[in-house]
Amino acid sequence: MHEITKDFRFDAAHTLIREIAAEGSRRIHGHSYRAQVALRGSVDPTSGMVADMGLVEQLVEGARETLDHRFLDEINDLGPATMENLASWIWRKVKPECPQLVRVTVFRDSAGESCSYWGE
Ligand SMILES: Nc1nc2c(c(=O)[nH]1)N=C([C@H](O)[C@H](O)COP(=O)(O)OP(=O)(O)OP(=O)(O)O)CN2
Ligand SMILES: [Zn+2]
Repeated sequence: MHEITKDFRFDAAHTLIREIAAEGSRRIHGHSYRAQVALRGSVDPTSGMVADMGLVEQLVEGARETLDHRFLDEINDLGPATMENLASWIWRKVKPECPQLVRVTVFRDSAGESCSYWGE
């Protein structure tokens, strides 16, 4: 069993209702995000690959396009735009086309933060 990963980046704005730093979080502000999808599987003896990275890139492009340079509060099926909800949202977009998906991680590198989702 091998695991391969692919990162993609997006910049987006949001608001957040929270107890700590409440006022600043409620105002529209932005973050640079990095997301990583991980696929597990056996290596195909002919291709030498778990899955072609070109295919993985195509699979995540739709999600990236929907998130990049957007106001995340306007994405109906996201909920509060936390890293947690972004990770499960990306999962829901990619998993149907990619059964080998085992994890989605969303990073906010500038803050040293991340959240991983492995499905339910
Ligand atoms: N469990 C989570 N906690 C928090 C999340 C989250 O996604 N999951 N997100 C936030 C906010 O996005 C908030 O805006 C972060 O604010 P703060 O911690 O004050 O950090 P900065 O705005 O300074 O972050 P920079 O990325 O460095 O601008 C809070 N909690
Ligand atoms: Zn924020």
